[in-house]
Amino acid sequence: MKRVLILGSTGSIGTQALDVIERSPELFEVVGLSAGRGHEQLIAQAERHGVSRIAVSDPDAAALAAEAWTAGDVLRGPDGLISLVAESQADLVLNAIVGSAGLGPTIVALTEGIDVALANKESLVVGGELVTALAEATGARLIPIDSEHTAIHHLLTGEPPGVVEKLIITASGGPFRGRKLADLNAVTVEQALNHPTWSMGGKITIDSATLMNKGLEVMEAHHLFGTPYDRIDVVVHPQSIIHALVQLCDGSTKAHLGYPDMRVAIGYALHHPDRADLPIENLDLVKLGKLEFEEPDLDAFPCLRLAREAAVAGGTAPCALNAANEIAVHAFLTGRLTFTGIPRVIDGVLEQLGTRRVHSFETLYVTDSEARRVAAELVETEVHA
Ligand SMILES: NC(=O)C1=CN([C@@H]2O[C@H](COP(=O)(O)OP(=O)(O)OC[C@H]3O[C@@H](n4cnc5c(N)ncnc54)[C@H](OP(=O)(O)O)[C@@H]3O)[C@@H](O)[C@H]2O)C=CC1
Ligand SMILES: CC(=O)[C@@H](O)[C@H](O)COP(=O)(O)O
Ligand SMILES: [Mn+2]
Repeated sequence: MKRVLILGSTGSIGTQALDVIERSPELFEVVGLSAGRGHEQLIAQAERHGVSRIAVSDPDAAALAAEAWTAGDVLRGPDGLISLVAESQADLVLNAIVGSAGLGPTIVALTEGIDVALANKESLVVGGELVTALAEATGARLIPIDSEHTAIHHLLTGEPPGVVEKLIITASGGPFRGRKLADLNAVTVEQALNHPTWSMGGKITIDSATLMNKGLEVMEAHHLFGTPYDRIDVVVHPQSIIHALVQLCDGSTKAHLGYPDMRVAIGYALHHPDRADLPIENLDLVKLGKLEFEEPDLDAFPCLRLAREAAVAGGTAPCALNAANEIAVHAFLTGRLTFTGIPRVIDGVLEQLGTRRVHSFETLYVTDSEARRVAAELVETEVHA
């Protein structure tokens, strides 16, 4: 039995992970679950999966959970989440928390030598060098749960080192593909949340609409596969059938295909190195007919350019970019910032903070809070402009 701890179990990836696990009860034991605020759903999950330890990060929600649920332990706040990981004795931590709040749990799991199935791409964007060095030092594995990175993981398995010429990550282009920057100012939250091919949580859906998601994924690929930035391309592919391609030194190109369903990536990470048996439709190429590809439009979607610039600048710049993005996306989702205000806020934060060397995780926590403060000020400026 694999002992699995699921962080962010109430979200889009977390609930699908529980669905995948439930299909193979003989293979998995769920040893803990966590949520940000959704304590009622979390308690229902704990009861269904026979879990006796849960963590709730929001202190008020945690207090409500402790009152409502006496059948097990409720660990409270961000420190409770850390204890849940550190004391879990899990074989695998599946991190499906959204945002840089996921970095701490990733660090603790790797420090304990526990393998991490990583949906929380922000862990690698913010702390890529330190996180991968930690995994190397303790021997814990990082198994991606992101459709493109799962695809690359598949494609590179069995390939010797040094043979990759290019990684190519596909992007759906989001709901505003084909529009110009001037047409994007007045788009609504509802329109931005209407992703053409995937059903996901709110934050990543907005990142897909701005193309920031691809910027974060370029960094994620760089850290996971050790590929330099000038060898990672992004191609818009509106059908989301090809998730990624790798080009090798002998002229061959390998692609990974499948209908857009995250249970494939989740099943791969949970069952690795074995295979999950999932009720997912086989691809029908004739029914699909044709697949399309185009260049990303970096004028209409400057977030991808900003992310690449921060990636190449290195140091604290990706951490600042990520924090600014989280603040700006939250402001957009709550109706306080326009869609085109998102890249302006991020650009302003990067201008003000520049980049510094990362000495330790502490540097990242300081940068994260500085960038959040500056981003919040810039959102206010946008609101009053
Ligand atoms: N959804 C998808 O298909 C994909 C997602 N990813 C990545 O996976 C991660 C999760 O995405 P997704 O499932 O869509 O997100 P959701 O918003 O659906 O779920 C996020 C989860 O994190 C919890 N959470 C939120 N804030 C905090 C916090 N501050 N501290 C602790 N827990 C918190 C939420 O709890 P609650 O809601 O109870 O507050 C919820 O359980 C993201 O990094 C995303 O980029 C990657 C590829 C695809
Ligand atoms: C499902 C998944 O992996 C997402 O990260 C997906 O890539 C989002 O779609 P976009 O290609 O529009 O960013
Ligand atoms: Mn992805």
